[in-house]
Amino acid sequence: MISDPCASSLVAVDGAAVERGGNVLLRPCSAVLGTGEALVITGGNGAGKTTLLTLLCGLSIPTAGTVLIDGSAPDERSPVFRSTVAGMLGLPPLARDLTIEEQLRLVTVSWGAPDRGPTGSHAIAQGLLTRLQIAHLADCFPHELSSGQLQLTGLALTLARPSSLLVLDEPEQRLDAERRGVVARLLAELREQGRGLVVSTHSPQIVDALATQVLDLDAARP
Ligand SMILES: Nc1ncnc2c1ncn2[C@@H]1O[C@H](COP(=O)(O)OP(=O)(O)OP(=O)(O)O)[C@@H](O)[C@H]1O
Repeated sequence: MISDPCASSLVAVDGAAVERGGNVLLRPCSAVLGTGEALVITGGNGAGKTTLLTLLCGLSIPTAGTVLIDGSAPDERSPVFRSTVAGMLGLPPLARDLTIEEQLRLVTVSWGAPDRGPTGSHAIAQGLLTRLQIAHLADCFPHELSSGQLQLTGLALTLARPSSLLVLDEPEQRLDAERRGVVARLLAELREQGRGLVVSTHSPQIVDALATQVLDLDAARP
């Protein structure tokens, strides 16, 4: 018997498309991704990048074709799906009265990390803040941060929880060239450690640092 490679893939997108009210949001596209690989999605404004990522996160369903994560259709209510996929599509909501470190620790503890120790919430939070070069902001409230610092905080919150697949919509948003490099290097390191990544971007820096495959949605436009 010949096994279907898509069924055992971390991500399998087969002719997925989205239409709404007669408008095309996403033209049919296909991709297969394994662990330790990074699919980078490119295309101009309105090409359908965010729409494709919403399918992968289980936030909407394709009107044609299929999307499978670890062999199953995305289901945002499924505990297995939720522990597989960590997505950042826009800034995550932040509590006004918690510091940046407290928000990170809340996420890590919710996902089962102990409070202390080398794998504890304090160590995870400090490690991410240091890697993203915002450790000096640990005791700040969200309203005390710049938009780029908020973007880095959102990325830290997304990376703070366990996942096999990271889905990130334009992680370079609001970041200067130096911080784009910091983020690109961290994401490449996570890929090398075996994480799967699907990342949309307008940044050649992120494409070059990260991509094992590129899906150009402009190529599907007429
Ligand atoms: N809720 C919606 N209802 C109808 N059309 C929508 C909706 N959301 C997005 N669209 C349309 O779908 C198309 C794809 O949008 P999408 O946000 O996926 O593009 P994108 O590639 O992420 O663009 P950008 O680079 O500007 O972020 C656009 O033409 C947009 O106008």
